[in-house]
Amino acid sequence: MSKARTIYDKIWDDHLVDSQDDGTCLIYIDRHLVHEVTSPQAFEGLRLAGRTVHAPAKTLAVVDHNVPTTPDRVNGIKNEESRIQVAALAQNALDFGVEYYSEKDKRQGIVHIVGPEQGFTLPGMTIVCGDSHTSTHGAFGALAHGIGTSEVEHVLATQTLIQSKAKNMLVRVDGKAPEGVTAKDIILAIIGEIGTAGGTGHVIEFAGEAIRDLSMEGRMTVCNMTIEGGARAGLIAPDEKTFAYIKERPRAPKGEAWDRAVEYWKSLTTDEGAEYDRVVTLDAANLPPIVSWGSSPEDVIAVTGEVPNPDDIADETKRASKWRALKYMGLTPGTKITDIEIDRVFIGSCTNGRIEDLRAAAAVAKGRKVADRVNAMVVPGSGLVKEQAEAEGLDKIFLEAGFEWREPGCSMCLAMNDDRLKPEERCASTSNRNFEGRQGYKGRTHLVSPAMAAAAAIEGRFVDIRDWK
Ligand SMILES: CC(C)[C@H](C(=O)O)[C@@H](O)C(=O)O
Ligand code: SF4
Repeated sequence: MSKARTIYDKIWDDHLVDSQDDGTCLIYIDRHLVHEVTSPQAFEGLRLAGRTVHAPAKTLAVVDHNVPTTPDRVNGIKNEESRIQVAALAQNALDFGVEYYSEKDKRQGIVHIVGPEQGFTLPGMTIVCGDSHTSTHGAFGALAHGIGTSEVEHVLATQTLIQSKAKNMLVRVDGKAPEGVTAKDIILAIIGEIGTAGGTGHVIEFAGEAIRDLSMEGRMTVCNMTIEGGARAGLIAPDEKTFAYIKERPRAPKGEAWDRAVEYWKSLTTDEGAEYDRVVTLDAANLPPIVSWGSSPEDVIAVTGEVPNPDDIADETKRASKWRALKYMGLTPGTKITDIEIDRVFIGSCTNGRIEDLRAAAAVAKGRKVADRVNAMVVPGSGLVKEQAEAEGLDKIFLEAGFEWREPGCSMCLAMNDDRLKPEERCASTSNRNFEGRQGYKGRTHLVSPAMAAAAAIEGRFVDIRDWK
């Protein structure tokens, strides 16, 4: 009998083109997503070598990081650097015959939101993008990872990637998440538990009742942040929810091809008895809403907690680094999280910029007002998310409450455009990274769920969404 395999093993085996004795392997890549930041040199490399894109139909390009989020962007991008980068992708896509969504196309958005939306992302596929949060697509039971620019060129030219096989790790979240505890809280809790290096060298499979219970949007949130836990990729076995999400998407298989695809996708589960190199379990029932307090996604605490005291850390290097984080964040140990006042709120990003996230934030914002001290913005993850939200009247709810309602893009997740924090401004953000300067020079980021961010906008400080109003 053949060895019991994990879902990662299965997808890997199905894509293996060549394997060397030293572990160097060549795998076939089914889908390649391209954005403006990590692709210019890759296309230039092809041009210089006189090469073409091997499989243009398996490649999709979209602008997201640099595009302004104000409506006047359709009249031209003012910032020169951004304009050049966006124009370069448009030209490269045209020259190499790759489909491209510009800032004027309503299908445009953050690359990791666009792929699933279009049915470009499908279970069992290998998916790459020159972007670390490619792990998002693992929510569909795809093997999806971020690659560097030289690898982008390699994939464009050959539709293959040199890789070594990672180890298998299982993160099982048992039980039911309480009301107010979301996918974002689950993944922040996991990273808090394993640390930012916890998944190094592994592909994480997320399983357990709390993961099964999540919508596809929630599963994407979880897989999105796998990379912050150091893992190569994260994935979740596809199920009926996955198939329902994909069905009728523009690029999803149709008719008989659909039936055959679903048949195959159903085989993408971990076999009984398959072994993992590492297993971590969490109980969802015990999880609170979570707020990050430091400058790493592992610096997390329950909203009911206090800013921790780094002096309690035994390891000297770690202690020093957490003191530095607190200094950067302008916080003192023992401060109650709910006493921390905020200046800005950012609802968006590939972590939490999907329709369900906007619904959750709007449910909190409805009939309320953003606190005077706060400037809050909502940036839909894609033009289609924006359109859906507007059809549901969510834009009106946000605008009436005093939130800004923007055009889709990465926006203040990484501050490559005008959306950025001023020095020492404090932000409740639904994004995934809180590194120093991530949202603007000297800006202070607290990672939270969409509902928690919206509630913080109303109150001007963090509140426990579970017992709020
Ligand atoms: C710009 C890009 C290369 C980068 C990434 O790889 O993740 C960005 O998307 C980010 O979130 O920091
Ligand atoms: S939204 Fe943020 S994390 Fe996602 S791709 Fe854009 S910059 Fe990276």
